[in-house]
Amino acid sequence: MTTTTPHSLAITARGMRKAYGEKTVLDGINLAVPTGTVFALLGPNGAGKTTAVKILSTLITADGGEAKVGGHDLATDPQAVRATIGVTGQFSAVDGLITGEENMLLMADLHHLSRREGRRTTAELLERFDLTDAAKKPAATYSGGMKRRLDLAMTLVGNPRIIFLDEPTSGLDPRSRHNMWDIIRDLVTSGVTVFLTTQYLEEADQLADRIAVLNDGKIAAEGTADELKRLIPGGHIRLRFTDPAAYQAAHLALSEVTRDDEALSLQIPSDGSQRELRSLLDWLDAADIEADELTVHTPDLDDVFFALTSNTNIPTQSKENAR
Ligand SMILES: Nc1ncnc2c1ncn2[C@@H]1O[C@H](COP(=O)(O)OP(=O)(O)OP(=O)(O)O)[C@@H](O)[C@H]1O
Repeated sequence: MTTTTPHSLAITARGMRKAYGEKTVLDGINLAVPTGTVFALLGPNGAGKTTAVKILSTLITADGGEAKVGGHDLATDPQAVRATIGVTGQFSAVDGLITGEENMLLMADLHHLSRREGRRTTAELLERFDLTDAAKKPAATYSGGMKRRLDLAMTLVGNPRIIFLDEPTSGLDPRSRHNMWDIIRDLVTSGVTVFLTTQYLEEADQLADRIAVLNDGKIAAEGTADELKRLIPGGHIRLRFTDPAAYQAAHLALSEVTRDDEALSLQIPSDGSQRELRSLLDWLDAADIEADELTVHTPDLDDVFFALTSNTNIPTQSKENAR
């Protein structure tokens, strides 16, 4: 990597490698995360997501490659990296034996905040994360969602500009998950960069500006959710009829359709673009065929994830697109 990494990138990695014994977990991955955005690293169990987070947050060292976090080189200036980042996730810092407030004050001490400043920050963050009422209760009595919120609140005591969230909502119910998503969105609005790992595709779809899919030690694809969805086939237009005669007529006239005789519906492969939709509608008009329902289906991230991580022959992203 050159020394002229643009300041607009919060995290960069080139050729990041890590093996445990014979097992290569990360096989030379490249990352580029713009400042103030959410980047999601997706991958099946054991793909190496946590390993990547641990390397980027200086908890372990890579075997090879170069990376910068907040403009600081991981290998030569890990202290500066640590001063810039916050990490929460599977290795939670919450101590269950003491109260939420005590956990926060402990964190404030670790960050050398004055007593007064520590109390002020603690009260502010507990309020922001809806934990004021539970502040004096032992953290062990908190629900999963409350523990996650406390963990994140503790991370924010140090006012990090880059936050690593390792599976921030695993095990949370839908309401707590949405709550956490709102918190993450607020953080990003305030200029923080978020690097998150998740197994929930919807989470990546909802939150991430860019998504990378990790598989077999490599980034199988990287892009916005929409870019990834376009990578795989599966989009179609569905026409549903109530009149069997219209259904038959449409079927006879359209090539390359999948038919469902029971539902009287036809599936026509399509990228869902306005152009394709218009030409189908024009054709239906010209043939004087009226469908009772027309729906456009684009592949969702689940389709992308399964396609990219199933190790079958799926078109992987071209080198120009993949970073
Ligand atoms: N300290 C270690 N020693 C040996 N192998 C390890 C170690 N840490 C991780 N691994 C292995 O490296 C691989 C990647 O693990 P990692 O925890 O990074 O995956 P992950 O993508 O975060 O998975 P999950 O979604 O299940 O958390 C796994 O096969 C794991 O068993």
